[in-house]
Amino acid sequence: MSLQVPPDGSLLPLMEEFYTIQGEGFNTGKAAYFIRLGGCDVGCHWCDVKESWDATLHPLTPTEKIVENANKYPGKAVVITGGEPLIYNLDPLTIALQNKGIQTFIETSGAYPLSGKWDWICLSPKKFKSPRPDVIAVADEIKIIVFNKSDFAWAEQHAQNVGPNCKLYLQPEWSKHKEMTPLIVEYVKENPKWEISLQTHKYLNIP
Ligand SMILES: C[S@@+](CC[C@H](N)C(=O)[O-])C[C@H]1O[C@@H](n2cnc3c(N)ncnc32)[C@H](O)[C@@H]1O
Ligand SMILES: Nc1nc2[nH]cc(C(=O)O)c2c(=O)[nH]1
Ligand code: SF4
Ligand SMILES: [Mg+2]
Repeated sequence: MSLQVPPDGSLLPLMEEFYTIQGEGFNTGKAAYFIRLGGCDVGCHWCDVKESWDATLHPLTPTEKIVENANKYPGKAVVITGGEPLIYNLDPLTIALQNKGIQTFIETSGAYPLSGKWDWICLSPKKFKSPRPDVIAVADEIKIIVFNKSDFAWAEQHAQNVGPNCKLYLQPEWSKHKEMTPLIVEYVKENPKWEISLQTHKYLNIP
């Protein structure tokens, strides 16, 4: 990567930030401020934010400024996503948010080492770049994207490695949701340790 992001986490490549409703997973329905960091090399062919991949397109932004922006809203939770946010040192950002009484949630593929202090870790493992064991061990939820039938068996492999309190979600890949959602519904009925996660913001037409 040619972009020079300082390793101390004082500047981060910010693609966008917006106040909305968490659409997916355990925290679905909660008001949250989204912080989307640019940069990802995992390469999911169905990724719904490919514009995030090239970190050099997104301005290096002072972490203090991001915290100040997040603190303007009544919802006291942030979702840090991307791109792949764990490419960066998220200690300063998350510590400053928590010091302001803001809960910190992350969306990650787990392909990079864990940094940051987290109230909720959503791990969405990918075939294209495996999650690291240190992230799997501390995940509060795993959210498997179901693109085809073979992803159910793949999901079960991941479920064996998570901690005992980790929530298990199956989420249809968006372009295949009409086909995959009925299969997920049947799978969850037969295997109730899993729950279905839908990208509710897409049905609601909100960011
Ligand atoms: C865009 S990713 C960014 C965070 C991180 N790189 C990751 O993959 O977890 C945010 C969430 O959206 C999911 N996602 C991305 N593209 C999707 C799609 N086409 N359909 C359903 N979920 C998708 C990811 O698996 C992840 O849970
Ligand atoms: N509303 C809403 N909820 C989300 N949950 C995870 C998202 C993401 O792109 O990481 C996302 C998103 O982009 N919008
Ligand atoms: S890891 Fe996340 S941001 Fe990266 S390509 Fe996959 S879904 Fe997109
Ligand atoms: Mg999204």
